[in-house]
Amino acid sequence: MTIVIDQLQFGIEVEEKRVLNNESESESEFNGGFIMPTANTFGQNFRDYEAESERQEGVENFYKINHINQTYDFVKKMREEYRKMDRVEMSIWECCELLNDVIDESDPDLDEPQIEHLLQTAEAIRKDFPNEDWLHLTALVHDLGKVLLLPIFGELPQWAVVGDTYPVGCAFDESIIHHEYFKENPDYQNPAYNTKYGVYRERCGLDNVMMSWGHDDYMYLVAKENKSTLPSAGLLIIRYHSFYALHRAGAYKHLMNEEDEENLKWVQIFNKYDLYSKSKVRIDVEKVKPYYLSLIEKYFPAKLRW
Ligand SMILES: O[C@H]1[C@H](O)[C@@H](O)[C@H](O)[C@@H](O)[C@H]1O
Ligand SMILES: [Fe+2]
Ligand SMILES: [Fe+2]
Repeated sequence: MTIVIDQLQFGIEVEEKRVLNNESESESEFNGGFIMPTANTFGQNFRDYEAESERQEGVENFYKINHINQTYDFVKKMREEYRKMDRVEMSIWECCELLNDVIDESDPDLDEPQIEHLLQTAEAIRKDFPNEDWLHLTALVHDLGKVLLLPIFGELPQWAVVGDTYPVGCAFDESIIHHEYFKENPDYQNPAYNTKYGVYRERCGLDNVMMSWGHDDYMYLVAKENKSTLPSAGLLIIRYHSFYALHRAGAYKHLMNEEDEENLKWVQIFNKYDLYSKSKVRIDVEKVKPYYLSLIEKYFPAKLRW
């Protein structure tokens, strides 16, 4: 199936080349040669949060703590604190290298250092969308915010950095993984925050919605504050790529405006590569590095404030 996505904003048309008609994890093929694997590294379906596996218990525990602690007040505080960008000065590539030391405890499909995941995603999407260089770079940087786990970035706990994201300040949707643990979140009982709209208005635009705090929103702020010239679809991929309740389950659409609706298509395209490229197949970093350095130079300043 070929879908034409018109992105008026950039005046380009993109053909979505993946096979869309099968949302199950069966073997489907991307035209560019990217095969959607049938199972993850641990022999399970992708994103199966109930399957018994060596990672299941840790992942569930992660979501429990995440759901209890991500409150509206917490997110507000973190956004204010981290948008100062007064911690470190470094380039995008230097940041990629820092991810050598980062493992994500929320992820049932991957236990490799995060730098592998960045390159696997970027190379997979590059194959199928060779002319969209901004998309390759977006893939490379989308998870860089996970450096928040490291001491120089405040060494935040995993629950405040990784995992799926969701709006705070309004009711938690039932499609969110391990929704049951929200019962212990103080906002769950707070009438200001536990209705369909909560503190928001209909179609207010996702940019006005506070998302649970983590690597997505942080990296989005870094890109914005450092005046990246990535197109808005790239920035939105960075901010919403973990927002599965929206891009997979279709929840919270009542908060989207027209621009969000346009960009959501890109977030959905990106998601397939983010998810299904996770594997043990290593990318030769030195081989692809010059290409990515040239993109970084095009869309980011040489040094960024973090
Ligand atoms: O566990 C993963 C991981 O933390 C990803 O980086 C994030 O984007 C996903 O949404 C999440 O499910
Ligand atoms: Fe992510
Ligand atoms: Fe990712």
